[in-house]
Amino acid sequence: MKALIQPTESCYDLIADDLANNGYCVLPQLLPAALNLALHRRVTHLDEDDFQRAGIGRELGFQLNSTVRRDETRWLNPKHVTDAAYMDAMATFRLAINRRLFMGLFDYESHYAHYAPGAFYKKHLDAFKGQSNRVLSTVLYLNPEWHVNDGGQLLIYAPDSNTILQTVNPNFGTFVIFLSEQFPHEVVKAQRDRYSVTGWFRLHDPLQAPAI
Ligand SMILES: O=C(O)CCC(=O)C(=O)O
Ligand SMILES: [Fe+2]
Repeated sequence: MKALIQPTESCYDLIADDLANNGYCVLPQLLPAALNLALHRRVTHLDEDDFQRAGIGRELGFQLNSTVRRDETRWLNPKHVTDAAYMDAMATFRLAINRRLFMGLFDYESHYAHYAPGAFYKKHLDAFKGQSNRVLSTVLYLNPEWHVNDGGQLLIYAPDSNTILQTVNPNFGTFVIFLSEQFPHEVVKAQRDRYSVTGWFRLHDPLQAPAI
């Protein structure tokens, strides 16, 4: 499917301003409703077997640690029409931000996430300086009719502190963007199934084989 209405240039201007001034940005809506609906349909119809218990670290450092996080994830599949439409929208986003902020964002990786009731993700950073090429994190929430007492809020902390800058309810269509190395964040325990797409824009890693 092709996304019906892409975000406007002035919408990207606002996002770029927010990122330049604050390092993060919370949008109640970014992508076309039809794309959000298709993603919601897809994530809620994925089989339990399609999901993997999420771990911490990548490759050799990968470990399961259920005291830190209890969500399940599944990488998007570029061959699936809905996943491809989302990746397309993120490619447009990447170019729009590069044009405005010269961040040199090179590519994007993303997965669906499911937090079953009781699942959480303790305070963490998505990237450590010099150890990762992830620079900008994104989260798209896919939960119709989320209520405050359903829990599952994303807490965004000020860099190097315990001050909460923003509490985000994982409402359907809400899109969050933040600098991966700067903002510690956590997911409060969810009281019902919570669905999202999480992704990371990355810098080019010369040690990694070129994408084919
Ligand atoms: O789902 C969220 O609100 C954040 C998820 C997250 O922090 C992560 O997957 O690294
Ligand atoms: Fe995170």
